[in-house]
Amino acid sequence: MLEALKQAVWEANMALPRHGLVTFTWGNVSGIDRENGLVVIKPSGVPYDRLQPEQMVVVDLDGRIVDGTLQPSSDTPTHVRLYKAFAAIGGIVHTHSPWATSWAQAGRGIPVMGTTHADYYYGEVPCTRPLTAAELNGAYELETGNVIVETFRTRGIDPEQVPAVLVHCHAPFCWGTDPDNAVHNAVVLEEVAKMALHTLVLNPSVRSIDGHLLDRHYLRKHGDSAYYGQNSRASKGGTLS
Ligand SMILES: O=C(CO)[C@@H](O)[C@H](O)COP(=O)(O)O
Repeated sequence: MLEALKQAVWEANMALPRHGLVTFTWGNVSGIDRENGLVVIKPSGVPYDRLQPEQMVVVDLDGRIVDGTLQPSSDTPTHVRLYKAFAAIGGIVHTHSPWATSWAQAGRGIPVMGTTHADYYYGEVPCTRPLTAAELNGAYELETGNVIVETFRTRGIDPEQVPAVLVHCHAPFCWGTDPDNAVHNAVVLEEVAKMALHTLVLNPSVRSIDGHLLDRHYLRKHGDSAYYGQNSRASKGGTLS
């Protein structure tokens, strides 16, 4: 069942080591079939160099296995929680990519320090609060999902405009319209995390870019574009204002 989604999720998982975002069995990617309320996710603990499309596990939105002989990722409750809370996302990536994980371990969100960040994330990539002892000793992965949702809801952040979060003392979760787009956002996050850290070394006084520059860059790629790509108004005989 869901063979096409299993293939897409497998390909997205295989892109993680290719982009240097994971080591050994760290991380995982999932995708959702919203019509049937089913999630396809990487099996737990399987090294990427041995991973096969048919090993992808299908779970329902309660995390119960619907198809598959292997156990699903240990992070499945986090993925399912995010799919339930963020209705527009179609794929989720969890990695331990070193630069973004460094910001998560420092308990700091990544400010918008440049236009590369602004092209993809419409503001700071937030870091969650620490989980409480009760949360850590309880359903840890579900509570990880809960604290991510809490972070976005209490701060009024649109998860479609900022498709990533840093889980305090853990690592990043990213998402997108599908598994491939989620991996794209995870690659960008790691680059942005590295640039931001180097920026602070070069100039510790840097904070965030001007709001107008943020708007110009983010909305150029995600709004009613007139200045970017081949589908912009400019390429259809429009005029660049
Ligand atoms: O965050 C963690 C461990 O800290 C997990 O993401 C592992 O890195 C991968 O777990 P599985 O998906 O193999 O269960």
